[in-house]
Amino acid sequence: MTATATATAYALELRGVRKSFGKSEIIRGAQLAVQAGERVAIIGPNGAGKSTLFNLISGRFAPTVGEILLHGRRIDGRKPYEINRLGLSRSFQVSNLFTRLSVFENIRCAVLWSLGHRYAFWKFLAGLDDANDRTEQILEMIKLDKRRDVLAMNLTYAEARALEIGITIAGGSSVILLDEPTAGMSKSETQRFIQLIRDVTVGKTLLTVEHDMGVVFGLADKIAVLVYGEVIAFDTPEAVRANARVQEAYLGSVLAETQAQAAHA
Ligand SMILES: Nc1ncnc2c1ncn2[C@@H]1O[C@H](COP(=O)(O)OP(=O)(O)OP(=O)(O)O)[C@@H](O)[C@H]1O
Repeated sequence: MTATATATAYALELRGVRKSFGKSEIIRGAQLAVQAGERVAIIGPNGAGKSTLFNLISGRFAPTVGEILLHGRRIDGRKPYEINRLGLSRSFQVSNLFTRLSVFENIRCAVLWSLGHRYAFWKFLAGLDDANDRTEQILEMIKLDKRRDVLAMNLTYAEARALEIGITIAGGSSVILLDEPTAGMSKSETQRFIQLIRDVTVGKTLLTVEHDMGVVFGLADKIAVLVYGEVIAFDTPEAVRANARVQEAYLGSVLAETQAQAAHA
């Protein structure tokens, strides 16, 4: 593994990535090259390997075969915190909040972590202006500045998800991974949340795993379609929608379902 970055680097690149669990190969030669600043939605049927792909990129699992590069630097096999330090941050489907801390404290924890400090030095660091300023900025970005003193456990569902996004972006990572950020939200909450995600990821590279086609088409510059552990298409939303192989493998049935639901509504 080399630590040096190559000159013409993508923000994130997967080269022939494979991952097996026991005898089952779940990711089967996945290729992806994401430009800096692109917003990419990863879609695909249940069990296609989307979460596994996120786990590989963020370091929870090491690939069985293949390379993953962040800004041209190999990250496959590195630990999640190392990858985070190199500029990649992910959120989780399952809540990752400190429920007994306030909104402000949750964000400040993440900011302090990104500054390289240990939580044990908290009180000592409480007066640090830079951490507090950064925390304030993030609270405004995620529109929770008026809820700063509320304990995380007392937030509404949508607010808790906004706080998770705030924690994810707190360290200033340039590549952000969001796992189903709008799952469980109402239609109107989802619409607001798409805008919030757009706002907080300006200038960043975003990868999101998403089932909701409204979110996919509202958010993504490009869509990666994962089927049986392979990226079968990676293109603009319009091109992916028109792609016959995607229609056949996945999108045809999903769009038909969405239209049927709309007709019944
Ligand atoms: N740690 C693991 N050990 C064994 N098998 C696993 C592990 N993690 C995932 N799998 C298997 O890998 C396959 C892909 O799972 P994964 O969660 O990545 O799919 P997904 O596309 O995210 O699905 P969904 O859309 O339902 O969330 C599944 O068959 C799952 O059981």
